[in-house]
Amino acid sequence: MKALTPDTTASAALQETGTGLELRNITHAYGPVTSLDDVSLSVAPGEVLCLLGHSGCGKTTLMRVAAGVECQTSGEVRINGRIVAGEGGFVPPEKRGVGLMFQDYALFPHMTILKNVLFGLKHLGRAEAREQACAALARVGLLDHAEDYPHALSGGEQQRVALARALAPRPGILLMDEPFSGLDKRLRDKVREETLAILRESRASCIVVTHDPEEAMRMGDRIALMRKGRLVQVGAPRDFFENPADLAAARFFSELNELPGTVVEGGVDTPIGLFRRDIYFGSTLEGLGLGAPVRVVIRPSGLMLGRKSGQDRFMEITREIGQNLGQATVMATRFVGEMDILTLAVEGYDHPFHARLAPGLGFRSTETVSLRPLPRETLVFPEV
Ligand SMILES: Nc1ncnc2c1ncn2[C@@H]1O[C@H](COP(=O)(O)OP(=O)(O)OP(=O)(O)O)[C@@H](O)[C@H]1O
Repeated sequence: MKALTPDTTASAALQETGTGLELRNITHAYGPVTSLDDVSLSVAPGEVLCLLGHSGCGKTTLMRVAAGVECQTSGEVRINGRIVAGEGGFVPPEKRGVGLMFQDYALFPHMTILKNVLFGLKHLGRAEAREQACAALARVGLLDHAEDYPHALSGGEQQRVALARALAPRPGILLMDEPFSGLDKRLRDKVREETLAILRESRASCIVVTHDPEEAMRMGDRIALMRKGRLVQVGAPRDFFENPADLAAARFFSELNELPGTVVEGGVDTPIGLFRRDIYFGSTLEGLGLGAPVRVVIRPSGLMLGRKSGQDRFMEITREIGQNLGQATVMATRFVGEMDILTLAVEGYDHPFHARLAPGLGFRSTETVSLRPLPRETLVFPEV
């Protein structure tokens, strides 16, 4: 429904300041396979941009082009306003001032932590290199481990050493490809938070590649979503939640309950009833003629349930919001800590729905409930 979002925000910042990383109309192919198709993206100093997309969509290739280890077939790369790859010339990777922290960028096992960090500082004199390496290790809280070998450190600590190594030369641009992929969830959350604080301090323009939408939401000032070598949407995390560019983008960010529908005078007709235009869709139905096939999607967190009796608190909270649309039978309830996940058999529709509710509301299997989708968690897209 929404037009593709050009990357205007950071571009504007770049034009004003002439600093940061800018990728203009980058196209790249591996033989007959087009891996990047006219990608334009920019990252301002101090900004963290998360590059998100399914496996094989071109994320790593874009980072490699930015770093200079891969050459685009057309388009240009600029750093601080200067062309580093394109018609105006080519600056080799080591002269671009780009720090890399790639998935497979493991530490050298036979070198101490300090020597690992010193590795990227060969261009400096001994004393200066040591000072800078120690400062980088202190920043990630590992100066005490300078003389240890990597095997003596935990996975999270090793990751922080890799970050120190990437940051030690004080790069203006930092490219991180799945930097937390080897860590379990708890450690990942911790290292990610620490990394983010360090990135803020460094003021580098930073791209972080991930295929995890939650990670992108947590880390990115902006997110760039890629699909099949193209940029689908660039924007703040909230934009992706409120205005995903298309159905696939919405599906990427959360599980959805989906309903086929048809645009009619008053809204959208679906197997569970009429979603009123004024309550649910506002202007988003503009441009879709009467009779147009659409897909209505409801996030599980936005599907409220009502009991038949009007006495309980839950109904009171939601009475003013949305419409009651259809009925369902609770098939299963699953307690997952901070929420309950309910599976629902919807009357008149043969696909089960899921609802995520605050725990303790006491819905039981076989109970009949009314369905009340919240407008802010209900979206509509043209059927493709
Ligand atoms: N060296 C190569 N030779 C040929 N094709 C390649 C090569 N590297 C990548 N490709 C192809 O280019 C496309 C983009 O790959 P890329 O590694 O950039 O994707 P990605 O989004 O980083 O994937 P992942 O998340 O799995 O790392 C894919 O179709 C991939 O198969």
